[in-house]
Amino acid sequence: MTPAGPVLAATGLHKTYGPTPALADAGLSVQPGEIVAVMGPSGSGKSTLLHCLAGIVRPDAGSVRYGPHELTTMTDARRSALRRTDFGFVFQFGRLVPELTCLENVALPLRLGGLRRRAAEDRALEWLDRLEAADVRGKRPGEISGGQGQRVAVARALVTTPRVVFADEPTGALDSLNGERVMGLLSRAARDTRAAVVLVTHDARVAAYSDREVVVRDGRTRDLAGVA
Ligand SMILES: Nc1ncnc2c1ncn2[C@@H]1O[C@H](COP(=O)(O)OP(=O)(O)OP(=O)(O)O)[C@@H](O)[C@H]1O
Repeated sequence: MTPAGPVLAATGLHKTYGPTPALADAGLSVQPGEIVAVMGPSGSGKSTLLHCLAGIVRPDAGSVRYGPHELTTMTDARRSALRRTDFGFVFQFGRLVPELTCLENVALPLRLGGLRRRAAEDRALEWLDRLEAADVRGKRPGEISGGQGQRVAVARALVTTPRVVFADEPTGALDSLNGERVMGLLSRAARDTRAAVVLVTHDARVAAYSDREVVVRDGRTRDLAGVA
């Protein structure tokens, strides 16, 4: 069988914020279905790398290839559209829409993609169920726990069956038990759907769910020996 090649491949990334260098020749490749943990000290450039890979931040130099697409030269409108259809996002604090119920939150990306309400909510409920959060479907984010909120956020990130999920400290605000539960469910769901995951974390227990660890130090990436 021919190897499919990376779903995402970044090389030679440089990014400076005013006088502050955030990335200095960083790179990262991710295979379909692979979970890569990005680790490193505070301020080393992990989030900037994730934002460049996801097409949120445009690097000053370097390349980010997503399949046949070069993200760094794409228009903002095309990158936004691609993010909505092909990428999923999980942040440290769920960033759910407070006015919507959990079910409506998970259905939202499908609704924005044009799916009718009933079909979107049916699929959203399946994903809440997979994330063991169906019981909070009628509640608003202010009425649920942090762990429940992150499971809802993972359901929302995966409901569109993205090719790549970007997770920035997804368990950073949770205790270790809830963190492990979220990571167990996220990694299982990603493997089931063959989504690649780029996971920024400080926590070795979280990184243990990955196939490979990459360390960022002073804006440079270094691969640790992984399973691959
Ligand atoms: N929007 C911004 N404006 C100015 N400087 C920024 C911005 N974003 C990041 N930086 C700077 O770029 C460097 C890398 O930041 P980044 O957030 O990527 O690091 P990080 O490894 O994710 O840190 P942490 O683990 O603390 O979240 C830091 O020096 C940071 O202060």
